[in-house]
Amino acid sequence: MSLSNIYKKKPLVHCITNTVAANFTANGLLAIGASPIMADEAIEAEEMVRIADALLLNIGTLHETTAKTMLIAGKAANKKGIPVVLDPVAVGASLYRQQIVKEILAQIQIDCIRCNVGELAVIAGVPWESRGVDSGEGQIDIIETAKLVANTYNTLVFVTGSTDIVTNGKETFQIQGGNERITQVTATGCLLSAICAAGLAADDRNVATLQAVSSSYKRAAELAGEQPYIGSFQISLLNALERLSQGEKEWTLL
Ligand SMILES: Nc1ncnc2c1ncn2[C@@H]1O[C@H](COP(=O)(O)OP(=O)(O)OP(=O)(O)O)[C@@H](O)[C@H]1O
Ligand SMILES: Cc1ncsc1CCO
Repeated sequence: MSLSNIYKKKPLVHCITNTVAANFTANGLLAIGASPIMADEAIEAEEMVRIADALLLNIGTLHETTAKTMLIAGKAANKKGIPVVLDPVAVGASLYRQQIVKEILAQIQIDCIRCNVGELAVIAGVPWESRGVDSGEGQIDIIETAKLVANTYNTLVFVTGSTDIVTNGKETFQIQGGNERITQVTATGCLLSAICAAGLAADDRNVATLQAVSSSYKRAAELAGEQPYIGSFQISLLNALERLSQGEKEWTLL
């Protein structure tokens, strides 16, 4: 699996995502050759799933209405058999988010939970000092906790950080590299979750696909380079994703 597989297959990703990430996610999916559709209205959810190759559920700016749409779309996606990715953004920030994530995990078979370590801790029910959309503070054995969550919900788990961890509960891979600058640009994790959905639609629905997505995204962050300002880093990241997807091997300064 590589980003060029997504570029060839052009999966349509139905994104129910947050208002911060929507535009960047749409551009990022286009950069890798996937097709985005942002749609969070319950009335049209089943029709959207009917045309989609993958579904993304991202709770970053959760509303009662989007929560309802997520449950309808998630069930329709399970019925159709397309991959569903959950990004539990800031799940530790409110009891409401925790309740909705619980409902999603109880009612929908999720193929991949893509989260940071703080979100992982909350889903696993282990103590953690949450800090909004950032990871926050705490000490957990990330690999064991990710495996526990994977086995509990029969899902793949992808935990991001300076080292990414992907697991199916049995096999686990650690992916290093990237560029710390990426953490200063908002919604880069949200875009990554959408790319996971595209990857799982374009290729095998397994941990090796997530390992490839992780290393490609970290490589794109490296190739985006040391930009002086975050605006240029964000654009460079999109450019790097497009060039990687097209299988470019030679790099000039972006
Ligand atoms: N310290 C770091 N050094 C290098 N890369 C990092 C570091 N922390 C995270 N990353 C990378 O940043 C990308 C996004 O992961 P991150 O953990 O920031 O997601 P997130 O918290 O869900 O992001 P967001 O909420 O902004 O969408 C991943 O590719 C991850 O590998
Ligand atoms: C800043 C922010 N707030 C809610 S979602 C989001 C995007 C990064 O997760």
